[in-house]
Amino acid sequence: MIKVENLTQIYKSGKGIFDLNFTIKESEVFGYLGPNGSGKTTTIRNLLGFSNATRGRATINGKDCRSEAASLQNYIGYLPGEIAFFDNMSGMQFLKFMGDMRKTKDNSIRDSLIERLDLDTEGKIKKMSKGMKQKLGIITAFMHDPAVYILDEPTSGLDPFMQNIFIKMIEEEKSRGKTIMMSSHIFEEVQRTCDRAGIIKEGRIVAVEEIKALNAMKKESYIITLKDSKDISKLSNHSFDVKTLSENRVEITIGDSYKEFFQVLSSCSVINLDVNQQTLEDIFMKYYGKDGISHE
Ligand SMILES: Nc1ncnc2c1ncn2[C@@H]1O[C@H](COP(=O)(O)OP(=O)(O)OP(=O)(O)O)[C@@H](O)[C@H]1O
Repeated sequence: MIKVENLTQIYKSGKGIFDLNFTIKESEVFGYLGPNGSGKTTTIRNLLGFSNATRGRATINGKDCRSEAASLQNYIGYLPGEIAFFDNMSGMQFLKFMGDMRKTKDNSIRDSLIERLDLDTEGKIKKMSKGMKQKLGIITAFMHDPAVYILDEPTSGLDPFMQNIFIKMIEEEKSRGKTIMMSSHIFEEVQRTCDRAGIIKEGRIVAVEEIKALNAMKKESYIITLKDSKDISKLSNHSFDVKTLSENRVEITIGDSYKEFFQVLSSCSVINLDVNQQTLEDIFMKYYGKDGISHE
């Protein structure tokens, strides 16, 4: 549905995006992760046809994002990272203006979203908080029932309750066959909603992975505090990965060797045992390292 081929945009500073290649299938939710300044917004602006790429191209449903941007407009629900609205309009005036531009006849989705996100649309936009503006942006992106969503940091400014509502909205749209690309800094959000994630660092894609595969890579480790530091050698004599944290504390990763682990453990004097579940972020960092090279 979304195809990015050798997409490159180099700013005068030399920064930008370089030879990006990835595809997003129909009805897939794709997370686009990367640190500040890594090129997420530059990529998204190219998908919306706002920028002239230095080379390469992007297409949505077979249409060129730059030359056929106008005909893609109603097909896409776009939430920008920084929302610039018409400050003097009220929320409802802005939503009506957007509806007129798109020639939307049925306002039922708009009205149910206002209710669901609990947004007061009567006040002027310039007096709205960051979270309220973000809600207004989400309603604008969703209200015309687009086939493709491109969302730049969608939960930024939302409180945890609203973040959960937003995640439910994404799940519902996915089940209706919509294609969704969302950029994020937040691994947990991507883990909860996305089928795959692409990681961009310094303008280059360093990884595209299935979230399921990454979840399967998650390992549990155990932090063990021992009464007698001599017991460390007992634990080290096995196939476990043992990291000494202090004189009498170790972190052990055991894979699936539970039986062996508990047998050895029963011969040690254990004062305390904590379970440490790796997060998706830990996996990415371990798997790709700071330099973006796979260390697997
Ligand atoms: N209009 C521009 N002119 C020159 N350089 C730019 C422009 N827009 C972005 N850049 C630079 O290109 C790089 C990528 O920026 P981009 O905004 O795409 O990153 P990002 O991943 O969206 O960051 P953030 O998470 O902070 O929003 C940065 O080094 C940024 O300074």
